[in-house]
Amino acid sequence: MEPGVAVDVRNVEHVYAGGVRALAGVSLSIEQGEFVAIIGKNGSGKTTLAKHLNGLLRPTNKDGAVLVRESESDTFSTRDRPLHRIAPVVGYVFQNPDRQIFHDTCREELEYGPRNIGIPAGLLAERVAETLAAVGLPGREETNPVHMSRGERQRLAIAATLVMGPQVAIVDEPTTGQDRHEARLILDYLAQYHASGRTVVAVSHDMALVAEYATRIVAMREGRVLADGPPRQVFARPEVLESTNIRPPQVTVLGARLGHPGLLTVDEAVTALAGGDR
Ligand SMILES: Nc1ncnc2c1ncn2[C@@H]1O[C@H](COP(=O)(O)OP(=O)(O)OP(=O)(O)O)[C@@H](O)[C@H]1O
Repeated sequence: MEPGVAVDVRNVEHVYAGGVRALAGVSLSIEQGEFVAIIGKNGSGKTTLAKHLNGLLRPTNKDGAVLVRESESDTFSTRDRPLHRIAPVVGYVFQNPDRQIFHDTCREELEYGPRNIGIPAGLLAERVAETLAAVGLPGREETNPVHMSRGERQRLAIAATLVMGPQVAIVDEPTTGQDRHEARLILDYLAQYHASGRTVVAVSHDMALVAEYATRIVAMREGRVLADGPPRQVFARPEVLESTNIRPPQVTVLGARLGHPGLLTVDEAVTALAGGDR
């Protein structure tokens, strides 16, 4: 694996029981410190690819492999590691926060992962308090997640994964179903995590995430990578716009955010698009 690569996906195929071929040979290298957005139509294989990055799924072809960097000198294949030993290196946040929230208080939810990887009990309270504050839930240690809004639970789920400090954070549709204010809080937290030197990979249709935060876009179609590169370059390709869920007003927003000349300003575009960011 080349130095600086965080996750290396090599010719990965995935055929689900039942025969759906969700990935048809995907290869890509994710560099340390990138903020990657995976985009594409429903069913194009985004979530399946994301789940391969931390071993939730494993390649169904013999020569497919996903290699992960653990330290400067050590790498491992997701085939050779149990999930609980991959999670502290590559964290995964499910699209639906309720799939991963199990405890009766935010404190227990956030303590669970760090405790499992041996973070000393004496450091837990401080780490939990800091993480809750970072996601905009300060002082909510004893709140039961069932009494929180969907947006708050989404932030809690993200926090419960990132509190372990994984080098790579995978987030599946982090802002789906959130209002603009909630979405912005989530994006700001991911941006802050990214700014601390970590790698973030998000499956997303959210234009703010895709155009403002991502440093790289991977566009999927029918289980393959259709385009891969900096946002400006990827969105200059008409086939990417045609084969993703991006609609014409969003193209305007993208153009403005990416600084294409002769288009609306960001504010004009956002106003024109109000409520239609998906
Ligand atoms: N557990 C499963 N069992 C069988 N088929 C599955 C399973 N999960 C996904 N698929 C199929 O695999 C293909 C790719 O699905 P995937 O969820 O990876 O796509 P996606 O691009 O993330 O879609 P979406 O945007 O709807 O989440 C689809 O045809 C889907 O129906």
